[in-house]
Amino acid sequence: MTTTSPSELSEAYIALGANLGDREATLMQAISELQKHPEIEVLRCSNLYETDPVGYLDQPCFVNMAVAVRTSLDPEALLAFMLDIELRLGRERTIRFGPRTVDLDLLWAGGRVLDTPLLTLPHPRMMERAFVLIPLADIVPEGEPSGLFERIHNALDNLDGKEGVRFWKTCNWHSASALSES
Ligand SMILES: Nc1ncnc2c1ncn2[C@@H]1O[C@H](COP(=O)(O)O)[C@@H](O)[C@H]1O
Ligand SMILES: Nc1nc2c(c(=O)[nH]1)N=C(COP(=O)(O)OP(=O)(O)O)CN2
Repeated sequence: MTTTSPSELSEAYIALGANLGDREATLMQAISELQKHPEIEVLRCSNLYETDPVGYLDQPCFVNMAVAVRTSLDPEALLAFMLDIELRLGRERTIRFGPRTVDLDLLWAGGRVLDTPLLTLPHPRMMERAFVLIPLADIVPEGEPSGLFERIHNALDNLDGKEGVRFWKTCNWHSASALSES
């Protein structure tokens, strides 16, 4: 059983990145695919940032962003759906940290801590990545009940690499999805 009762609906945060093909279109498509799931509601989208590659340098710049979702799926089922979206949008796994049409990482799910062969929560590298934290800071409200706001802002205070993350554009997902449905 992959669902929880309605009273256990929780907010989760997902990082998205793309550096092959039409990066913005693919990111908007990924968000639309999330929203199409009957147990996922996309609540907020960050701005889009163009970012220098980290980890494997010989590849194009990424566009990175983050979304907040409300879901009754458990984190494993949410991740499985995210990996399926990646596959449908042409993700191929060749080089570690290498180029991809789209990447979806589950960052945070109500402060839950998990370490299974398939899923680690919080995402183990999120607090050291400016390309994750800067978009995430756009959409995590002060007072977020599991303490994520303070964690992000403490990490950002001491983080290297922020100059490699440049505001690119605002997210037009709502207007883009309204247009594609009309
Ligand atoms: N928190 C996580 N978010 C995404 N993927 C995760 C997480 N914890 C473990 N994984 C596993 O990592 C790979 C996907 O790696 P990417 O290169 O980031 O796509 C997948 O096997 C997940 O089960
Ligand atoms: N600017 C930028 N650089 C990156 C990006 C990214 O989104 N933006 N993703 C990476 C992470 O790759 P991967 O998801 O394969 O690794 P992970 O399992 O550590 O998240 C590696 N480097």
